[in-house]
Amino acid sequence: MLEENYYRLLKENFNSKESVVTELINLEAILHLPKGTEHFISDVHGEYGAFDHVLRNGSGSVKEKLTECFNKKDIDIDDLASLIYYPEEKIHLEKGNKTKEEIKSWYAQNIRLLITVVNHASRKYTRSKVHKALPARFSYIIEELLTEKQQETDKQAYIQAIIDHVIQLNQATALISALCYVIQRFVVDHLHVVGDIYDRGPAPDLIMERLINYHSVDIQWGNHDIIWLASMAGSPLALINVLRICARYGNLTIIEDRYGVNLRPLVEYSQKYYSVLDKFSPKLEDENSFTAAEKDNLNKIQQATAILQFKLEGQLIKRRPEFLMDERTMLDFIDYAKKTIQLGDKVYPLVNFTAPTIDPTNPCSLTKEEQQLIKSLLHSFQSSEPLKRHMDFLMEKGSMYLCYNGNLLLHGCIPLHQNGDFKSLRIGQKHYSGQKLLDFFEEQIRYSYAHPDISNDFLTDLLWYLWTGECSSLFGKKVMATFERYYIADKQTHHEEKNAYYFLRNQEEICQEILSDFGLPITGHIINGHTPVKASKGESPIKANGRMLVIDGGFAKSYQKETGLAGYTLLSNSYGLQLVAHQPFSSVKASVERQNDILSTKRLVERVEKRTTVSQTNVGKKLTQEKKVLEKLYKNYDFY
Ligand SMILES: O=P(O)(O)OC[C@H]1O[C@](O)(COP(=O)(O)O)[C@@H](O)[C@@H]1O
Ligand SMILES: [Mn+2]
Repeated sequence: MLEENYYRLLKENFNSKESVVTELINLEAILHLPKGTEHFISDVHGEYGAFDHVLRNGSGSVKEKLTECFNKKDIDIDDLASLIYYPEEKIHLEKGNKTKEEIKSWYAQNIRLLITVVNHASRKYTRSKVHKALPARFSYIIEELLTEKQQETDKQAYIQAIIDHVIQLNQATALISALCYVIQRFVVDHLHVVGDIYDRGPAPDLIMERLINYHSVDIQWGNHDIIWLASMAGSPLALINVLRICARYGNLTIIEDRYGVNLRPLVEYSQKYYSVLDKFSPKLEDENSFTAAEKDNLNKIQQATAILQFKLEGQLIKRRPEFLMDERTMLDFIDYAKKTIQLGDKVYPLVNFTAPTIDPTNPCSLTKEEQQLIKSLLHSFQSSEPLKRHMDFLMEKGSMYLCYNGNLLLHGCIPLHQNGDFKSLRIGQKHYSGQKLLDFFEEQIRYSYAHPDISNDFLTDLLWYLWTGECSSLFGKKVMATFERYYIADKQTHHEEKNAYYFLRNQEEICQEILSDFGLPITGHIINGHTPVKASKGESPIKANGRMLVIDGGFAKSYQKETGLAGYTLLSNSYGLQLVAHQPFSSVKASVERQNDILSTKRLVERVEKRTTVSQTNVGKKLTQEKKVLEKLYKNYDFY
């Protein structure tokens, strides 16, 4: 009965048997097309300019299409590429350098070239998909131009007439831009962002906007994304961490101006209790863009939030013994008279440690003023409408991990023991490890996010655990040594021991065991972000005989010294997998004027013997199901 109703409803969408046949043919056609290109990017860390550039050039996919279409001797590929990446800026530049007549012929010539590229880049798609991707304003013209073969001489005049007309009507620049964006759209079919959109860089909000407007995307949450989500879900401790990191990197404007959170009370509180210390100088991409007063302000806020963080951590750790973090209630181990701290059996002097609001008899307690402050900050953060929109999107498109086309995508790690066994987290009477651990985390995140008014329940605390807990798949280290790095001179205490996963992941069998645990074929790949690949020290992003690919995009400017590169992205198309190494991005201006692409070198990871078709993909499996349903509808059409 239920099934009958389902088919009856379905029939309403297909008002004749012929329309069912048409759809079946359409689906069959799609299944036989080559699989679309997937683009993997990770650890973008607020670097909008570089991220946007990599989306515009498709990690080199646009240039690849150009070299397939044209002979390098006839066409200046770099010049055409820079037009496709930044049409408005490039057109503006050309207009400034050319006479009226010259610019007209430049328009005509480039419209023709771009049409050739659109034709080539859309070969993998059905006509209906191409149609849907075209901007409504120009879809008719572009379709006319696409269907006509430019080479056929009798059609030449017709095409020329269309192009001339477009130029006469002053529509050339708009059409050129539209064509360029269509090319960008076609070279990549789907984007995966493997975590850490937020923190360190200046514009995570612009990245979120770009993703919201992107045609097809999924996100695997990173540890830095989770503290923003946790803050929206009501965790004061996560919020204090977010604010501390923003102060450290000079990014409080994101919170204050762009997300409209009121930081006035925090500024006043920090001014009242703290004075400038060198250790807390903000790490800035551009020192000149801040006044001395602004830098001092950031300095004091970083100190204030650090102390608030350690107070709240102490409280949380004590109410959650199951997190096994007793060794991290740092403020309890301090001898306040001597200004020393005892960690294990060692005592260290404290440096840069000023904590005017700590009561040594109850060091983790907040003063009344602090309670009020945190309440108001959390309220303001949670009330930000643009921020809520971005966090909702992160929830909607995001997950702890993703199994996609035989690969496992995750930001951090699968916690392992030294011997390769899965490490488990015990909560109550239950143990969770491997895929079950990540599923458990995800379920709790969704529940907590849906209940933002509750601030100190287990689930909200668990969200913070994901930021820094030993068994968190997003973090993957034993401890986060923030306290030691700020206040203890002995560098040995700064070390953050990595989970065994990070050396075991070099072994193919380990990767295959993980893939199997997630129900994936052992021929799949694990695609990881989180740890910068130190290319300059000879580290390879391809590990475990190609089963493990580490694509930390390395966009964060402050980490580029360490990696010696901007980082890596990955492309998966119908021919196989390609890893792309990027040089640092300078500016849009340099890209347009000097055609400075981020130089990208590609490395083939794997090439398949036969081109992969849509039928072999996740999407293909769904379409095959749809086909079965429609076949049934067709057979019993008159009955329903
Ligand atoms: O470079 P900073 O700002 O001191 O941050 C260091 C902290 O960042 C972390 O590496 C986490 O951030 P990542 O996910 O980017 O690695 C911590 O383990 C470490 O304590
Ligand atoms: Mn990370």
